[in-house]
Amino acid sequence: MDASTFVGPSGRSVTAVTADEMRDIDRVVVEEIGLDLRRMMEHAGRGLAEAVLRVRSNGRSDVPISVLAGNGGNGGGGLACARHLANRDVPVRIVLDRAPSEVSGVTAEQLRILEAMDVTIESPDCDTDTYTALDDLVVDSLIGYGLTGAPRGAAAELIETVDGAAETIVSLDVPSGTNATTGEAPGVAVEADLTATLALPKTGLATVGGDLRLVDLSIPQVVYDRLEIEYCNPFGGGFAVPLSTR
Ligand SMILES: NC(=O)C1=CN([C@@H]2O[C@H](COP(=O)(O)OP(=O)(O)OC[C@H]3O[C@@H](n4cnc5c(N)ncnc54)[C@H](O)[C@@H]3O)[C@@H](O)[C@H]2O)[C@H](O)CC1
Ligand SMILES: [K+]
Repeated sequence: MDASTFVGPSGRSVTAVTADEMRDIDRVVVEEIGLDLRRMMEHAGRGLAEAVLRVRSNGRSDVPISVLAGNGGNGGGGLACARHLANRDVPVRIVLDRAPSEVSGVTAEQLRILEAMDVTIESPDCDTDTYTALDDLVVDSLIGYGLTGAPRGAAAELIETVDGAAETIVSLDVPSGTNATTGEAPGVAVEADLTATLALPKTGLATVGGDLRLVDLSIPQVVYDRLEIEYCNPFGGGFAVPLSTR
């Protein structure tokens, strides 16, 4: 992928990375720098919430929001976003692709917080009609760069439902069902109006529709230097920037 495909607001090109390169970045950040997943997930959730609130304020500012969440890092970022929305009295509900008891790791920690806040949480064992009646504004945090093969099970069903039902979809990192490296969809995939991608754009986003926003995870320059990835802080004095493609 040509490194100049993505351009920030200053007109400067922003390097795109494959899923494997992003995993390498994550490994160096966590193992060598000590910036752990919990911290990065908080940045992801806040950046996503800020993007969602901008979209909402430009449209129907009273619209309730459904946050679709999977069990991985992508779902965890969506759940952290939901907390910020609920804290601002935005009517928000969580729609999981599995039972709450099957959510694990750091993502389960995010879910426990929402349970303690009494945020509505639905899962495939809910009444089917309720489960699939999504709101007009949907946050898609089902699957990110961890996609393996065509979406299956409840995740696939939710992707199909959201594409037909939602007025506006904001995806985290990549639209669920899209391969972050190639941009190909091996099965159903979310058609996002806006994708809030994390740290660096993923190469596959070059061929994906919708707007693109880059959200800072606070990954230090030294990480990119160690991996010989060209990086010049694209955020300026802020914490998120719009990206265009060329
Ligand atoms: N530093 C960072 O880049 C950070 C990224 N964050 C987000 O985390 C995801 C990557 O997380 P990971 O746990 O590796 O994978 P995913 O969440 O993308 O996916 C795993 C999840 O998806 C399910 N799944 C995979 N393939 C399928 C399929 N074909 N059908 C159904 N379900 C599928 C799998 O079972 C897991 O449940 C990255 O994209 C970012 O969004 C962090 O939030 C912050 C740090
Ligand atoms: K996603």
